[in-house]
Amino acid sequence: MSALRPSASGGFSLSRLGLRLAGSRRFQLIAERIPLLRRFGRREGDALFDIVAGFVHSQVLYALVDLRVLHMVQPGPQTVAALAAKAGLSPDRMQLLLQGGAALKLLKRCRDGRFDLATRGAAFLAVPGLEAMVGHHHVLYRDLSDPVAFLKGETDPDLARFWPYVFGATGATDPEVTAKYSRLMTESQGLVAEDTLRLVDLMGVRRLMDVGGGAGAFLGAVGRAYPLIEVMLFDLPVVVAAAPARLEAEGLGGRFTVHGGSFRDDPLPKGADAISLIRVLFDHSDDTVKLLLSRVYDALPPDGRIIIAEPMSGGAAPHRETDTYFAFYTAAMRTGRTRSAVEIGELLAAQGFTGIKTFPGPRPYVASAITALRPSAVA
Ligand SMILES: CC(C)=CCC/C(C)=C/CC/C(C)=C/C=C/C(C)=C/C=C/C=C(C)/C=C/C=C(C)/C=C/C=C(C)/C=C/CC(C)(C)O
Ligand SMILES: C[S@@+](CC[C@H](N)C(=O)[O-])C[C@H]1O[C@@H](n2cnc3c(N)ncnc32)[C@H](O)[C@@H]1O
Repeated sequence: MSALRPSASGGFSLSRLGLRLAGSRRFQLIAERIPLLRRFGRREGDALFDIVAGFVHSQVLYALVDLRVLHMVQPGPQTVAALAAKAGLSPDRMQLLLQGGAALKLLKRCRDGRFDLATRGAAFLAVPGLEAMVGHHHVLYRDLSDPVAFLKGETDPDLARFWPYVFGATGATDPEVTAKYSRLMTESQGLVAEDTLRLVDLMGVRRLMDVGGGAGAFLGAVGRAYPLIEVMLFDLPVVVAAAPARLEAEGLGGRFTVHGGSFRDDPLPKGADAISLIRVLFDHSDDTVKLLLSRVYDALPPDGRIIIAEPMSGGAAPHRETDTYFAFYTAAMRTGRTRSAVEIGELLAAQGFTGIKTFPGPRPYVASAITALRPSAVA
């Protein structure tokens, strides 16, 4: 056993010694007096405090978004009084919010006491879909307000109702809910397509079918990157209704077909030599994912390729963003699960896929990718 790992018996190992020292208040006090250890201790303290305070940071961001404060300072620095009047807060409370926003470097406090947009705030506003994502976080926040009850399965998470489409075609009949959902997904698709197409080379693919492809935003990006590729879009009928106009506008005229259906109830159309599932698996239970993967397998020709991209758990090396935010988010949707690349690979292998390759994403909270092949026909 490695000296850097806890020994199963709890006996001596370097890491156990480290735990004992870090967990001793006496050692913490001694460390304060030794420069190198003090730096290490302070860093751990800061990191701990960040975890302790994370939910307040998120609420500061939420209030800035909800009150549109970042937009208000976009044209230039504003006084606290002016911002308070615009947002309907007392000057004291606006000062509290602005000071918090500046501490998180979303805003900048000017020497004269006014507040301006900071680089991070400007970047936040420019990330497609991020503002809208944060705008619905009150639902997740409510669901996690008693995390122990949530983990015990004693709560009735609202997020599950927020995205009713996930529970199948029957849930997706309200066009207003569908439109809102599709808009959010379409907006946030920009970064996902960017990273997926950086990770996975589609050279040689003749026709790509995007299953659960929403209004066609990913296929739009594919069409721009690969001007000769033909595309097929498959999603619930109510979701794909708006897709033809979008795909035409994306310059895919004459190169696309759109198919409404449910992968729970219907086989997938054939004709594509590659099938993508972008941010689809993590919405669903293992049973639904197995059914979906088997349908993808059946729809692909021999040597056909499956491409999966979504935020993935770090698995054996738990990942800060995906094993907290996405894991809890998808759990609050009840049917969802943020799986690791290894878990997804096992599900693929169980369906008969081979040549499984994983591509860790540069921004794991945007997407990592996995590809695999339906094996060649046996001669
Ligand atoms: C010269 C001077 C003075 C300054 C230079 C400054 C400079 C160059 C700064 C750099 C600025 C820069 C380029 C910043 C770029 C920042 C970027 C690109 C940031 C991107 C951040 C993206 C984030 C935080 C993405 C978050 C995504 C989220 C939260 C997605 C959530 C998705 C969900 C919940 C999906 C749910 C689907 C469901 C419902 C489960 O099915
Ligand atoms: C999280 S969204 C991802 C959309 C898009 N791929 C993206 O990354 O922006 C999941 C998509 O799966 C679709 N979906 C859910 N259940 C489905 C089903 N049973 N059959 C077909 N599509 C389904 C939803 O309508 C939605 O468009």
